[in-house]
Amino acid sequence: MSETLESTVFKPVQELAVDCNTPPERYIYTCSNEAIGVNPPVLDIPVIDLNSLQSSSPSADRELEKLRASVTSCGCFQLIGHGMTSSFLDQVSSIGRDFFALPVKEKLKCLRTAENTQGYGHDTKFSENQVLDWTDRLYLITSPEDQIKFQSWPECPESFRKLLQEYTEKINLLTEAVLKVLSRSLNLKESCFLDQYGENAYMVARFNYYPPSPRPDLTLGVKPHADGSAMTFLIQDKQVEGLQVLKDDQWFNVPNVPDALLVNIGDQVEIMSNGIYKSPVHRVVTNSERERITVAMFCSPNSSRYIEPAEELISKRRPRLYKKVNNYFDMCFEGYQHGKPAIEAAKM
Ligand SMILES: O=C(O)CCC(=O)C(=O)O
Ligand SMILES: [Fe+2]
Repeated sequence: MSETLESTVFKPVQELAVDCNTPPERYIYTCSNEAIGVNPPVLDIPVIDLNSLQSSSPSADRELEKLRASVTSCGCFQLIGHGMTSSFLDQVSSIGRDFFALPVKEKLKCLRTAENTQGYGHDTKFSENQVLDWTDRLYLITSPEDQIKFQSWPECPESFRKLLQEYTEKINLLTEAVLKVLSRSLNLKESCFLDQYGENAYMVARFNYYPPSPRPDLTLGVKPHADGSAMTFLIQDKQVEGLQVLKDDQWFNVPNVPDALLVNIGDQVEIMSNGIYKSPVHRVVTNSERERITVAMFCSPNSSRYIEPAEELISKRRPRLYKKVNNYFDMCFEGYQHGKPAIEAAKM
């Protein structure tokens, strides 16, 4: 599709949501037998303190055990002690909030196209019968440097570029720290996962805007999926919840924990851990009252790097479950739109 055609047909969900009583058919989620929108139980996700994990006190071992239990049971955890102040995280959320509050004409300057998938828009359309998410996004590669396309980055708010680059650096360091503790939590050498992850990480920031939906029982902010990253760091909306995680075939609400970053294990850590840690299936539900804005940072190894299950985690009792893969994050996209788990393709 040409750039001009894409921009003439693009209608932000933010605009659709105004004065709309019934969502257009393409946004109606029909792939599930269970009702959306009923109030599910709250998931008890442990809060993990990175400072404590990195200390040499006896509490570090307890924290490590808590991390292992948390990732094993739900594939995610709430991270505190990550070194970022709450005011800094608020500023990162705010640049997203300020962007989505701009007039449409201004946002369209960052519109993604068929040739450049970075920027403002919604689901890439692969087929006519694909159900669309009730959300608009701003999707930007922030690392490695040679893949950044600043022409897709908003000029407004003015602080956007500096803040997102600062956040990228901090999250990059945090990813390294978390990969080390994840390795330790499986009794591996601290550098085990990090050596595979390598340098020049592939990092993607996704600012998600979920407008109120006229029919939260029929629409989803994000369809069920597992993240294709190694790890995803999510700054939740402080006021409005909506994220749900599937555990034991049941959906659970993910609560907001002040100042915590929600860390989701992605498929690539699942692969490196030979399936001991699993990337959780999650989705986002909508509500009819309030908009919701979140910031997801997807962290993956550079696309040229191959990853595979750590040797130490393969045994007669636990055979190797996944192939050696590279460029996994990009591979996942089409599968997601059709509800096909990408991890299946990586299995032996
Ligand atoms: O907005 C959220 O709460 C989660 C978004 C998400 O799962 C994603 O962007 O992959
Ligand atoms: Fe996700």
